[in-house]
Amino acid sequence: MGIQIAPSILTADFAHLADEAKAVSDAEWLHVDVMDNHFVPNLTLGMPVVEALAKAAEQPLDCHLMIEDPDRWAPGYVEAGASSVTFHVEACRAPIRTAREIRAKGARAAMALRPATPIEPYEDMLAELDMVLLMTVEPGFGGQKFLDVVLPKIRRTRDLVTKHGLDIWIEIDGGVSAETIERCAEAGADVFVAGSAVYSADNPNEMVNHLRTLAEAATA
Ligand SMILES: O=C(CO)[C@@H](O)[C@H](O)COP(=O)(O)O
Ligand SMILES: [Fe+2]
Repeated sequence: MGIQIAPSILTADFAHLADEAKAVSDAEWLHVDVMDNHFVPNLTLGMPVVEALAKAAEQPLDCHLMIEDPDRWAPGYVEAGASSVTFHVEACRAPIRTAREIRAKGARAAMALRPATPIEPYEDMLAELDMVLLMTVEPGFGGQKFLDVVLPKIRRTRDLVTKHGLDIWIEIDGGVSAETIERCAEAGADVFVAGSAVYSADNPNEMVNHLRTLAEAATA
């Protein structure tokens, strides 16, 4: 398991998603933010767009569901072509069942936590997951300021993963940039979502590689 960069297409040009995926061809994943205007106060895209993007993009899709009732919808995103499906634990009624359904359909199952949601109540759930996503902004919008108050939770999550001898990713999402990525990597994160930092760069692919180099150096 090495450092992985997942550019978020939330800040890309939605009229040219296939081209925007190509613009970050060096990235390991493509992060797709699904928002329903209920779990978060924003509306983005859903299954038909994920299906189209899965065909058009070379990178595997990392779908971050910011929706109510993920228990009902998450397995459908695997069928739509997502390689990784993340549900918010705050919205999920049966996280173990949902994680098992995602995995049974062949995708990576991940659980997301808002900045103020603690990891400790979910310690026993970690073995059911391939990844934990820790939000470092309140979910809903790209371009927000990184919340460094989450850094101790990244460390505690890494400690729990180590304690249980698990082989799971810790993904950080929100405000990740060249200024903040090293602190997250030092704290134990290994998958980094970056939206505005990548898509506002003159050369998005160069920024992807720069971010990976910074994270690798911070953990060397
Ligand atoms: O899930 C979300 C926002 O809710 C993210 O994936 C953002 O899209 C990341 O954007 P930046 O904070 O990197 O601009
Ligand atoms: Fe996201």
